[in-house]
Amino acid sequence: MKKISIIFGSTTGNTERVAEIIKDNMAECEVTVTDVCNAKDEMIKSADTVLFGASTWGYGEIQDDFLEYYNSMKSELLSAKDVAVFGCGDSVGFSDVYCRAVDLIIEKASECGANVIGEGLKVDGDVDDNVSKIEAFAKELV
Ligand SMILES: Cc1cc2nc3c(=O)[nH]c(=O)nc-3n(C[C@H](O)[C@H](O)[C@H](O)COP(=O)(O)O)c2cc1C
Repeated sequence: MKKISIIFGSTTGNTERVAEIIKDNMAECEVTVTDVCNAKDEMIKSADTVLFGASTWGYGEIQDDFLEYYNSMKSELLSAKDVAVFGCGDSVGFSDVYCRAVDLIIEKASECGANVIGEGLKVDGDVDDNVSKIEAFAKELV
């Protein structure tokens, strides 16, 4: 059974909700969802595919909890690992830096030698309006 580890940073719960919807759409995989504050190296080591999720705050900045993790991301752990990235943002209020956290994490994971899958999932505004997009993202990864 394919092992998937989802690690998210979320301030108001939107990215957490996306993580749960992804999990619910990965039937026949062993999926764990972990707040980045509780992330352990073992969660990466033991997974076939790792999903990182973070919202964007400030002006194009990575969500606070995830930022700390981002700064510690290293190739020893991520080299050759299959990684996909998702996150929430607001394209109306922040068109120039919409979901920039997703782009930054993809860039960092690539620098660490990860095999980044796809362009990342950007969830705009209300999570409820994006459920089918989230489901499609999840199903493509299994
Ligand atoms: C003060 C503030 C700053 C924000 N900055 C950005 C931003 O730079 N880019 C973006 O795409 N969304 C931005 N957003 C929108 C949030 O990313 C969005 O509300 C998201 O759903 C929050 O997800 P979370 O609950 O998982 O933290 C901002 C929202 C607030 C309130």
